[in-house]
Amino acid sequence: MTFAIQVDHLQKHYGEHLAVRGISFKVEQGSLFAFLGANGAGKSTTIEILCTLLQKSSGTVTINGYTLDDKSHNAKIRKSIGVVFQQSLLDERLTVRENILHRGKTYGLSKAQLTKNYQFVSTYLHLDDIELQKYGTLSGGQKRRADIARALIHRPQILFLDEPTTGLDPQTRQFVWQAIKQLQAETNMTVFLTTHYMEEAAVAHQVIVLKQGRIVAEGTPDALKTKYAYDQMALVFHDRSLGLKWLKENTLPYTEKLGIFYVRVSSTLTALTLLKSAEPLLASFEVMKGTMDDVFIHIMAQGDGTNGSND
Ligand SMILES: Nc1ncnc2c1ncn2[C@@H]1O[C@H](COP(=O)(O)OP(=O)(O)OP(=O)(O)O)[C@@H](O)[C@H]1O
Repeated sequence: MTFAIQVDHLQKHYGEHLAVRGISFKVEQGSLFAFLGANGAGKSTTIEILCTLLQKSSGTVTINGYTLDDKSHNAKIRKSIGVVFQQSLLDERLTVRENILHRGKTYGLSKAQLTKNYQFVSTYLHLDDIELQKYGTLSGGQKRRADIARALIHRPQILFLDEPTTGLDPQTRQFVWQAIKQLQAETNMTVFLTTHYMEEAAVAHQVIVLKQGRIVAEGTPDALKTKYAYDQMALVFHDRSLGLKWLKENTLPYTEKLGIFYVRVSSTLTALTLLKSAEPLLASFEVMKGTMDDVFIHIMAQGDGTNGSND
């Protein structure tokens, strides 16, 4: 297995404040990696360190085989990664095409290579309809497409995306997301993502959850769902008292909100058996699968446990 990113006991102090507390993790080459955490958990600090924009306090970081902090390596790291930050870096007065080509030149690409790469990013990000428009006049979603294209013009091995879809409408989010997924799958590029949208993390190969500078959970979305989320039935009974009797008979703990009874179940198959038994009493029902939202909420509600990979 080849790792695009290896982080070992990374720490970052801001004066007295320890923002990143000795985290260790590895990101497999070609994977989609989701780095989650509440506000202030240390995500941006970590990303900025990995992208050579911020000095770490201690620990070791290897990106695409280059060790961070080695002067000659830092330049190579920068050439091998693309970064999309929450704030754009593009010039409002230039067109999308001018902006992206200008960025490509700063990487020292030849004219032929630049033309080829531009064609590549333009196809993935569907730039045809906006490439001659000034960046400053684009909508939020169009700007994001251009930002991602800018980050890809030198064909990096790793793409860092810091909340790439924040503020976009659901349709545009889906579009941007599809482009990222397609790129990742077709080019074997590693994608390192932070997001506050848990359904985006659900398609990642690996997820890490950071809390107050520590890793508090990690694994595949499925493994995390199995550990931290649960399936639920929402039941509405024709007759409340008969419903309560049935719940008691089956020793099912429940919560009730506005006449709807919520019952945790170990699997959807268990739900099916219970629903069959309750069928004559039910006015309506819903079975809800555990989600990454549940995972996040559960982990955030827990104390400050660690997974052992932190100092
Ligand atoms: N330049 C700085 N000086 C001092 N403290 C800082 C600095 N930058 C960040 N911090 C602190 O470090 C901690 C981690 O911040 P960071 O921005 O990395 O969190 P985050 O997980 O990216 O949050 P968000 O989701 O809100 O972007 C926070 O407590 C923050 O206040």
